Amino acid sequence: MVAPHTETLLDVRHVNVDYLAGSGAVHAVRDVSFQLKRGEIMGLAGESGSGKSTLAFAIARLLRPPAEIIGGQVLYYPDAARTGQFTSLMQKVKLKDASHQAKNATEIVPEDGINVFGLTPTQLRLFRWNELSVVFQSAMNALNPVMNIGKQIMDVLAAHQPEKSAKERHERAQDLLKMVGIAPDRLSSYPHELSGGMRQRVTIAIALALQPDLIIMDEPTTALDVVVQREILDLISSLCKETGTALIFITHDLSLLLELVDRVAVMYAGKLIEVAGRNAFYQHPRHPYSYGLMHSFPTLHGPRIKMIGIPGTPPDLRNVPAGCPFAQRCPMAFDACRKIVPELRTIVADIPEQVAACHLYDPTIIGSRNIPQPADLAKGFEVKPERSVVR
Ligand SMILES: Nc1ncnc2c1ncn2[C@@H]1O[C@H](COP(=O)(O)OP(=O)(O)OP(=O)(O)O)[C@@H](O)[C@H]1O
Repeated sequence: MVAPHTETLLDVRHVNVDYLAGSGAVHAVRDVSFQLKRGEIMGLAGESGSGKSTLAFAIARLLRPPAEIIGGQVLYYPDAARTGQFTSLMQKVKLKDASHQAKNATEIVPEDGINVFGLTPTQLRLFRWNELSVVFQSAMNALNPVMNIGKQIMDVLAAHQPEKSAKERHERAQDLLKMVGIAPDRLSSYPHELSGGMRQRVTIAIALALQPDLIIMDEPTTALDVVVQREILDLISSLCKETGTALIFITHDLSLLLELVDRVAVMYAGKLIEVAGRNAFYQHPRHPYSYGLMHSFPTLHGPRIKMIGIPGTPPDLRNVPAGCPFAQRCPMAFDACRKIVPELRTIVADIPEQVAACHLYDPTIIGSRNIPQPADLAKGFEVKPERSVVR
């Protein structure tokens, strides 16, 4: 196995995750594949329950029962410049683990990628802090209330970089606070002495502490007011650009996302239904669901657009209908949509990186008589609300 591209940091392949509930398995993530480049900022959008957090948790191996990874692979390609250090760390762990239970320890062959689902608990701990950090919505409330923030940052450094002196850790903690726009003398402050925005900045500082190559942020600003949200998001994107850190940013707020990311991935009912560069997506969302999403919020910038809604609700993930999961709500749906699951495919040859899973773009169907055409999307969504009243 060879890295799909030297620029690739993460290769998510056919990942499936179920929640094994008493009432039947919830198929929360269904055959999701995508690649992330080094330093790339990718936004994961989709309405509540579409599987965004489950996918993020799966990538970070943070899922707990009843969630179960049913299939797929996540391959991580460490930076060649850091590989030596990371590999030797991982190999040390393997030697140590060898006498214990680590029979399934992942072979660390960097050019083949690290198989994240195969990491032992100790390898995983190294991987999570050194290569990947995760920031959740609730992270700012997870700071230890009885420990000042300086100690919390320095504890992370002490645990993972024991070779550093106390003085070096203190200086690094000061630098990290400065990076996130907090005066270094606040190191001695306790979480309750900081505003929500400042607490979230501290969690970002902690996430950046070990200079990971990938950060996953799941709705990191939802609990904050709009002005602070914007400040934090500007901070996150500029820090990631500055440090070359890749970011997977999760939100159901597409307007925020579009201001922040290089690439957008839209999930619907556990599946990726469109992946596109930010501008291509902004100008031409191709999947009818993306089209509906884009027209269901006002933009601060850009031309005025007519607002529409997406009537109906997503399918029950215990019992996903045949065909396209959006077919029941889609104003463009035709026969094939209710029978055949559409694959992600390139829409326009000039923009190969924009892919959508929709039969409207199937070359064997395009042009058929009595089949709606992509150009009819706007019209389709305008008529849908009337038709959808009776369901
Ligand atoms: N512990 C659980 N047991 C059973 N089903 C679950 C559990 N946690 C999540 N689910 C289901 O898995 C699906 C995906 O949920 P997930 O939280 O990943 O979606 P999401 O897109 O992140 O939503 P949100 O934006 O609301 O966080 C949903 O249908 C949800 O009901």
